[in-house]
Amino acid sequence: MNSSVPALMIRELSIFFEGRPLLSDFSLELRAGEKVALAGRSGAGKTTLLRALMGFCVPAAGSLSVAGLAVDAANVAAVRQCINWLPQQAEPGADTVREALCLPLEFKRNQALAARFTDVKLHEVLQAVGLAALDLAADARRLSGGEQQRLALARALLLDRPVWLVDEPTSSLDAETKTAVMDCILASPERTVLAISHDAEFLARFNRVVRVGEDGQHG
Ligand SMILES: Nc1ncnc2c1ncn2[C@@H]1O[C@H](COP(=O)(O)OP(=O)(O)OP(=O)(O)O)[C@@H](O)[C@H]1O
Repeated sequence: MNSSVPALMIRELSIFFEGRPLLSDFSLELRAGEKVALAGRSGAGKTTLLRALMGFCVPAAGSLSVAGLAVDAANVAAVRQCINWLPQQAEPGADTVREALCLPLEFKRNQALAARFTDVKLHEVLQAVGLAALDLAADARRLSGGEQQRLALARALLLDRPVWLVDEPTSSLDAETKTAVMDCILASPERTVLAISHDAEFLARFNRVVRVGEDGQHG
């Protein structure tokens, strides 16, 4: 990614749901490699902000860009190719752990990455997220919520896209696993991370914490 182009740009964004304003005139810019956390009360619109960056909700006003690409109908596929999205409730989307990890290869545009998805690599990313004991043939849908979230994190490590949008990745984890997950997300200096969290220990590791839904909400 060209480091002179902001990795993420949100400019004077307003979003309404059912006639009610949720976000109003919100602006935020992240340089490539920057790690920024979104905090603020429940229902303030943090998840909606991440969804807007992926083109899942259309703003009433303002503009968004990812890696220099405007988030609009023409660019939305290219925008999503730049992003690793880690939702709060991550569905495996497949029956086995191996299939869940290899799911991106079902999309034609990811097939050039097939060489990354060797068994050795799959074990390596599972180990990185604290799931070393997991069998690749195990039933992915039987994993706990926290394990499914870490499986999604392992898949993100394989894809290794430049921008990560992460929604509460540490909420259901024990202390040791939490450290492993935080390290995985924040390890790469090149990676741009915008993460939602209420966890003080996690927030302390970001370059900036931006509060959403309060006065002075501009990044
Ligand atoms: N598609 C939608 N239609 C109508 N309302 C919506 C829609 N998506 C989100 N909302 C509402 O917008 C508000 C903000 O939701 P959002 O999930 O962005 O909040 P949040 O700040 O991430 O909250 P939390 O910290 O609890 O996850 C909520 O009241 C939610 O019900």
